[in-house]
Amino acid sequence: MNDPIICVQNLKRTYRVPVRRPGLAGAFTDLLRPEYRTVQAVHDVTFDIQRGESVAYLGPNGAGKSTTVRMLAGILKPSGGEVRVLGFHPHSQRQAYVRHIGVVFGHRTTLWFDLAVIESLRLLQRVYALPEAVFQERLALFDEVLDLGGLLATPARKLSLGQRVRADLAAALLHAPPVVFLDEPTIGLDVSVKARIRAFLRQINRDLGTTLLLTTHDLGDVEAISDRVMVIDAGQLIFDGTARELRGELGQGNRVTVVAPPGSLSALNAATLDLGVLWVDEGRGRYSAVYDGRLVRTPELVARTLAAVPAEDLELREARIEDVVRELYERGQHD
Ligand SMILES: Nc1ncnc2c1ncn2[C@@H]1O[C@H](COP(=O)(O)OP(=O)(O)OP(=O)(O)O)[C@@H](O)[C@H]1O
Repeated sequence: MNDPIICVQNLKRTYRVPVRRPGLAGAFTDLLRPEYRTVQAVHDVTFDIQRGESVAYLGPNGAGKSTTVRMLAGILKPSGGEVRVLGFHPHSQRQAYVRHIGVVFGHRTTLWFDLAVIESLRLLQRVYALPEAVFQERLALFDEVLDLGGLLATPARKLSLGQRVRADLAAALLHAPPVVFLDEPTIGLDVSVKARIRAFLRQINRDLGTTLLLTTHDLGDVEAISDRVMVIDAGQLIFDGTARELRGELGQGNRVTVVAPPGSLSALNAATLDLGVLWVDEGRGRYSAVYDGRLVRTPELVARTLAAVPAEDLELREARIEDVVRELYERGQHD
């Protein structure tokens, strides 16, 4: 698999924002002599995405995720660097380009507000010149996976958030685009709608080979939908790898717990001391140790533990992805 469908090279985007001066006098001065400062939203970002990948784009608030997605979707013009998607320059070739992509914003709808959902879909059918049989087939798929049937006659403005996002997904995917960008598609949704949307996105990625790039704050989305994770902070990419590698990136927080006879603490500590692993007696025959997965090989730790005590049970817990991402952000702030 070496067929980059999305190529981003040294991408930059700045915004010019007016400086607000305090007080009434300040407001007048702002009107007469406006001053601006430059916000560097995306600093210098480079990545490739292969056809068929499903990539989560994470970062704290204000990191530059939406700005990147809007440049990829052709809505915003880069201030520097280059973006190519399916061979298009998204912004300068926007008219031809948008027929080949799908875009979903969790925050706002792309449906016509006053039209019933089915009428919006019919309009899009005409825009994309979809034959009736293909249209009906896709509608049936959306109904099956997104439970869209009951919503079709309702105007977009009357839909709940969860219903609206499901209808938006259908609209974005009606023409079966090979690439779909999603900006916080599960924001504010309840658990069952989230699960449905995650399953749907995973299905189109696996079955149709649709390339996905999604921004999210919900790490459940990452585990359910994406194979690869990119983390951006302060406009720069600080991590690019698999979710598994992300967990291993910091390694801290891996935990081993063992159930063994009372008084096993010293035997456990003696067995793993030279690995730098110290055990804690949690009571009722449970002993646990937290270790750094980069420094200590889990199989060796397990072998030594089992050789040291007659264990009844042994449990391993990898570092939680939430903790790793938080640590990455915190590390970014101190660098
Ligand atoms: N239209 C705009 N005008 C001025 N500044 C903007 C504009 N849009 C974004 N910014 C600024 O650019 C930076 C990056 O914003 P962006 O929305 O891309 O971040 P984000 O990672 O998507 O954040 P969030 O998770 O909060 O949605 C922030 O400092 C933000 O204030």
